[in-house]
Amino acid sequence: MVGSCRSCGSCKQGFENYCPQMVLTYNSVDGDGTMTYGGYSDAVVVNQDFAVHFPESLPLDKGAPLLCAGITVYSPMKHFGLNEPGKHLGVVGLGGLGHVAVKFAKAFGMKVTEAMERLGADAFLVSSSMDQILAATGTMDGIINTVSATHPLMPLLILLKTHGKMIMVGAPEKPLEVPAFSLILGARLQRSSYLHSICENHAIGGMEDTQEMLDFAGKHGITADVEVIRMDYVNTAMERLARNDVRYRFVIDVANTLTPL
Ligand SMILES: NC(=O)C1=CN([C@@H]2O[C@H](COP(=O)(O)OP(=O)(O)OC[C@H]3O[C@@H](n4cnc5c(N)ncnc54)[C@H](OP(=O)(O)O)[C@@H]3O)[C@@H](O)[C@H]2O)C=CC1
Ligand SMILES: O=C/C=C/c1ccc(O)c(O)c1
Repeated sequence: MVGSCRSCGSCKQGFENYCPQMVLTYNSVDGDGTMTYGGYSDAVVVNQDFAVHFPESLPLDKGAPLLCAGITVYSPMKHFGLNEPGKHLGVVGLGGLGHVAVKFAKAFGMKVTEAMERLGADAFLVSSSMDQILAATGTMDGIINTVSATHPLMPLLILLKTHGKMIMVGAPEKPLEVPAFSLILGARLQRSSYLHSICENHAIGGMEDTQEMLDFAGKHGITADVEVIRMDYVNTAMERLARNDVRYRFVIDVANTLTPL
């Protein structure tokens, strides 16, 4: 983000991301009525309260996605207590957000279950396999749900321990359905922790958390897996994005694009 009112309750508590006047870095209306264009801008002037120090140890290309994907998973992990060594975290959706969630969780010393062992998780679970879901029922302290499409929540909720939390950071376009009757019935599903868990949602993170996340990433060598492209590749990149053909972020090398061919 590049702006907020800086005087409301959310801002005063370091949650500028929940300020009603929050201005997103891109595709947002700024205080002067102009649009924000983020990295596509010719030049950016930003209030010092919304500037962060980028650690020297982080490469710019692999570090840049942390300013969205990184903070969006780091902040809820911190605020919902899902950053404690030994706790078991499930990461659902192994895309731009999910793959850095796995890296942060491992750096926190957590046990992680996800869908790609290459990233260093401890276990692998196919959420469409009911046998695997049942075998892992009640084992997780928390789940970071990054899935971008509508999907069934019940198979994920039953993975949680009592009072476990599933944090929704994914933003499917269509509404998610919550089968309330099956939440109410059934010994395990009666517990309000499940009902509570589905109410937890999170959007990006505040400025203090963003700086803390970058410093943590710099210290632990956490970066995103990226494919660096030139600006003139962007249409092809969009086609590949639509086919989900990138692991996990395209980063446009603007400076290199601006040099003569
Ligand atoms: N809360 C916030 O502040 C923010 C939210 N977001 C939102 O988070 C979501 C994830 O973003 P990002 O990681 O960049 O997206 P990606 O496209 O990189 O990853 C999405 C993930 O969702 C999985 N997925 C898609 N459809 C399904 C499905 N039907 N069932 C199970 N898994 C599925 C994909 O799996 P596969 O690879 O197997 O297809 C992929 O792992 C988006 O909705 C985005 O808008 C993003 C930034 C900030
Ligand atoms: O409140 C901030 C939301 C940010 C956000 C949500 C979804 C998405 O795909 C983003 O890139 C950012």
